[in-house]
Amino acid sequence: FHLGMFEIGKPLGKGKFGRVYLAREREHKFVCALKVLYKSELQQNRAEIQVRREIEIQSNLRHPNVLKLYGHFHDSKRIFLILEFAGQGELYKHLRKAQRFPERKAAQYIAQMACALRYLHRKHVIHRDIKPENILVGIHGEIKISDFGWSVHAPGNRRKTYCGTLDYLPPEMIKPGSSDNSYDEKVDLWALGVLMYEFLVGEAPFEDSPIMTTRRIVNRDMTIPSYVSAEARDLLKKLLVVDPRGRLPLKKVQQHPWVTKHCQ
Ligand SMILES: CC(C)CCNC(=O)Cn1cc(-c2ccc3c(-c4nc5ccccc5[nH]4)n[nH]c3c2)cn1
Repeated sequence: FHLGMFEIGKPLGKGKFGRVYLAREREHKFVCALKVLYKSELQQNRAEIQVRREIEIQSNLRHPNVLKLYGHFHDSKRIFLILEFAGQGELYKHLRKAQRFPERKAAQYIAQMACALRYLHRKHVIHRDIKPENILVGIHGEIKISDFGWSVHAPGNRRKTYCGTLDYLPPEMIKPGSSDNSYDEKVDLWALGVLMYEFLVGEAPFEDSPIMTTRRIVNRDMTIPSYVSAEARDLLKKLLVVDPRGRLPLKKVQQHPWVTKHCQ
């Protein structure tokens, strides 16, 4: 590999570290998203290990709803990631533009997320950072989970403090001083519930504040607007359960009436 083999196009956005460009590989005219990470920046943030782990995790994943990492290469200063190009870009931009999604579209997205998460969990990968900002949309409108920056091989334990919005974190990951800081794949079920709420309502159910966080722990009822259908309400209540063991398993999510009614 060397950069010469790629024609670099417009910037596609800024990831956590580095920038992403539309790129086309010269020989086969293969279009991709080329992400450039600076080694110096990774060193400053002590992120090399994490990036190496992300590369390791994402290189072995093959699923239509998971963004592919085709390969990577580096020169003295930079690491280059050859990522799948998602033809319709970032999901959160679609969500902001639409304010909230119709239930049919939300149900199709949740079904695809459940499918992707079942695949990840079978490979003992917990994503841990499911939110609209980490989801892209393919050319046929299908969604693709990207950015495995916080994924771990299950069971994980909370070593580092989490930097980012708390909106999607389940109670077991934020309960202050909880002795066993181990958790498992069920953290992604909570996040799936928060994602579903945000698709239907246009904002997260528990805003990012300590009081709301404690309310989340005691599970004071979040407010679900009246325009949300009874079936959607039912599924939300079965995912946003404080006790991880009480959350609806992904197989049951795919079989839930709200999902089956709108899919296939
Ligand atoms: C360490 C390594 C394994 C991390 C791999 N994961 C990432 O780098 C996460 N990431 C993906 C991207 C990204 C951003 C944008 C796109 C796009 C894309 N398509 C677009 C279409 C229209 C407008 C904007 C678009 N961005 N396709 N693929 C992308 C990939 C940015 N960061």
